[in-house]
Amino acid sequence: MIRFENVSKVYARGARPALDDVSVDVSRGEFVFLVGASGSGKSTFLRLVLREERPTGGKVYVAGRDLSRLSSWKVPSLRRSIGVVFQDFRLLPGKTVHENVAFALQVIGKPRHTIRTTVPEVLEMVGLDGKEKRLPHELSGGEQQRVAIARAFVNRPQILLADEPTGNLDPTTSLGIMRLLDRINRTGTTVVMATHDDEIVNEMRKRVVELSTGSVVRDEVDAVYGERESILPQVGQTPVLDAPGRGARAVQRVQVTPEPADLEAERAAEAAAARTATVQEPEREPAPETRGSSADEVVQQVLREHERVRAGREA
Ligand SMILES: Nc1ncnc2c1ncn2[C@@H]1O[C@H](COP(=O)(O)OP(=O)(O)OP(=O)(O)O)[C@@H](O)[C@H]1O
Repeated sequence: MIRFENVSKVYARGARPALDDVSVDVSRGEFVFLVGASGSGKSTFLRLVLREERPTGGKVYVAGRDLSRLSSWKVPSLRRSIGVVFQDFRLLPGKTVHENVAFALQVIGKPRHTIRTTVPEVLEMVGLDGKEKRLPHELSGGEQQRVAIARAFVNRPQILLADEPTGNLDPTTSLGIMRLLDRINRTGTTVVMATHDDEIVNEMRKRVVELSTGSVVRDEVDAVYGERESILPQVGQTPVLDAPGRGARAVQRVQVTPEPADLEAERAAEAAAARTATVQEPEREPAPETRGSSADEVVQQVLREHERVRAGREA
């Protein structure tokens, strides 16, 4: 589903590569944690998948498409097949929960009746039924992240990329978010999550790809956060699942299902940890020419426009 073949990325001439000869193969339906110290190249990896950046060497394939050969006009379609979730949620603060999620379908031109049926389904799935009319600032941090996940997932993307999705959340709330991502993964969506959160990685026991100064130093299934014994599978090979002698442990998938007591604790923690990591409401609806772009692109455009207007006012 995602294949990096000897990918390098150098941002500026003479700078150290952000990615250096990286080869990774993520199969359809896999869940992969991308770990590594700050600056090791995790976000660069995700940006290359979205073709927000282009490699300086090597090839990136997404869903069978060679991104170096993808025409610019096909990039929105690529991005529509990829949901993205960020640490800072990026919700539109003047829109309700329902409207934030519906927005993702509106911008890709889905008919109103589809939106009317799909949005409540996905809000129920993420555990937000009953909160459709709330504004983001009336939600806890965990709930805001659920809205962001619902928005990323409502179009049923083949791939979900998550960049530090638990970075602003306490451990209990984070676990709830991970359960949700695990559930989404079990619907067949490939999930790649960049994280520093060792507790989460240790709890979930998924495949871990570790980057260090732009190189893959570990690629291991059923793994914990900080081990370095490794096998590095070649491109085209999936990691060996059950060859302890080669460094990979047998796969023992932890089924992360919500326990009622956990859910209660999670809700209490979420309520206590209400955060407002949102930006101000954009003043205008997205321009018609943005139709056809992915929801994430349009959200970014709208938020950037707002920032521009606000900066202008403050100047
Ligand atoms: N747009 C850019 N221009 C120049 N250098 C960049 C750019 N983006 C990232 N880099 C550099 O590339 C390297 C990898 O950065 P990247 O953001 O991919 O790391 P990361 O692992 O995601 O870090 P963090 O965990 O702090 O988000 C760093 O040295 C960073 O300074």
